[in-house]
Amino acid sequence: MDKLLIEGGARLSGEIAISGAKNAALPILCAALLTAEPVTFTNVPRLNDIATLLRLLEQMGVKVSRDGDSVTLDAAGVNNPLASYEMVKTMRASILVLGPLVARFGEARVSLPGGCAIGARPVDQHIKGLQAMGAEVKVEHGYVHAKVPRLKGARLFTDMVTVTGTENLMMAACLADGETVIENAAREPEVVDLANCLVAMGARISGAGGDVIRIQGVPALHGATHRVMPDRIETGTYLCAAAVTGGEVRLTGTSASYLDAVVDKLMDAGCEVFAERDAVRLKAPARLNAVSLRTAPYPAFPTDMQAQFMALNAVADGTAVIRETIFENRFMHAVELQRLGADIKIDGNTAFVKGVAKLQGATVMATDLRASASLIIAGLVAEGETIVDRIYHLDRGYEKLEEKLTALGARVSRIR
Ligand SMILES: CC(=O)N[C@H]1[C@@H](OP(=O)(O)OP(=O)(O)OC[C@H]2O[C@@H](n3ccc(=O)[nH]c3=O)[C@H](O)[C@@H]2O)O[C@H](CO)[C@@H](O)[C@@H]1O
Ligand SMILES: C=C(OP(=O)(O)O)C(=O)O
Repeated sequence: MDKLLIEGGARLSGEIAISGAKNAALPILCAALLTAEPVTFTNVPRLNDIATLLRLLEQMGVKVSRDGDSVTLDAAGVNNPLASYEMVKTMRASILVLGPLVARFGEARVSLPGGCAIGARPVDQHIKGLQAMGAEVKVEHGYVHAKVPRLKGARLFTDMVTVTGTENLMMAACLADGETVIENAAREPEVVDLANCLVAMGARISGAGGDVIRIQGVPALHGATHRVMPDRIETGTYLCAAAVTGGEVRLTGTSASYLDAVVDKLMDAGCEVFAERDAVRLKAPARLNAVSLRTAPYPAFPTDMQAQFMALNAVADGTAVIRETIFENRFMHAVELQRLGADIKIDGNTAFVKGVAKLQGATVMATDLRASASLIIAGLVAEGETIVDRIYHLDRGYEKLEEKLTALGARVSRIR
């Protein structure tokens, strides 16, 4: 199993390009199932999650061609609307094939994604929405089996804000008979990016980015070309990495506009952040201030940046209070950060992080994607060597991580 070796203490400086967003690319690639015409996507990151999804789509009969960051999908010959446990177990986002398959083929069998390290993550809201649109949905033998001659437009209300739930139902509604209204919709930029792609494919959607999305169903969608938005979480992760090392970096091909809550906290921590046209620049102070935060759905502070800010607070002046309100088990990085010398106390969904003068390198274990990122950030500023074990989590969501960090002056290498 690959590990990452980090020699701490280097100040990050320079410029790197940010990749396309994993969490936008995954639903957008699934949208290709909604049409029999080829769809081309650009700025698709080279990540294990993307490779897994492309394999899953291929198993269903989708023709996949990839050229650099461009992917063309042709779902004309889909003959197997099945997402097996073997594929789904490695990636929860596979549930995003459910809505498009039911909408276009009137039937789908998708393995239940099951729990994962950060929480139980049920898909009851996805199922409830499809049922409200007339689908007969059974959960049996670990599979969601949905069937309907044609989905009907409906008024949908989700019990909580769910990102992939909103995306699944929005895709399903594109081919439904009549109007669907999704209330309490997720407002994440990735939902808007998906809506823009669907509109380019002929869907009639309004309100994406707000909490009520209206979709007028159409009989068929057509081919299109769509560029995936930049990864705001990758952007935020490199900003945190630069911040803890007292560095100065410029991240290109991205925008601060998706990151207001994160940029706000970085500025509270004492960083200067400059929003440029297609880039973000950060200049860190010699010592950071602790910043408290509470995760919540967009536009509030993203749960996917919580772990990285725990690492930042571990070396800041003062005590930060971090509240995680989205996932019930997303503090696993705390124990590993403690191995590096961080002073963190957990009480339920609240972490109290008291900044220390120095972290010390140690061997730590990555438990999930963003936990891995937080350990790397801590390793960059720790004294001596840090080895991060189980970095396959990172390969799910960070393109060319070692290459990008090395370009910024970090001393990191992969041990195979
Ligand atoms: C591929 C992708 O885009 N992943 C992101 C997406 O995950 P994902 O879409 O899975 O997360 P959700 O927004 O659905 O989850 C929010 C909360 O709702 C709960 N819930 C959700 C659906 C449901 O049917 N029932 C239910 O109880 C979840 O357990 C969680 O507590 O949004 C999360 C929250 O911003 C991010 O951390 C993930 O990176
Ligand atoms: C939790 C994440 O991803 P996923 O929903 O794919 O598990 C993430 O991107 O931080």
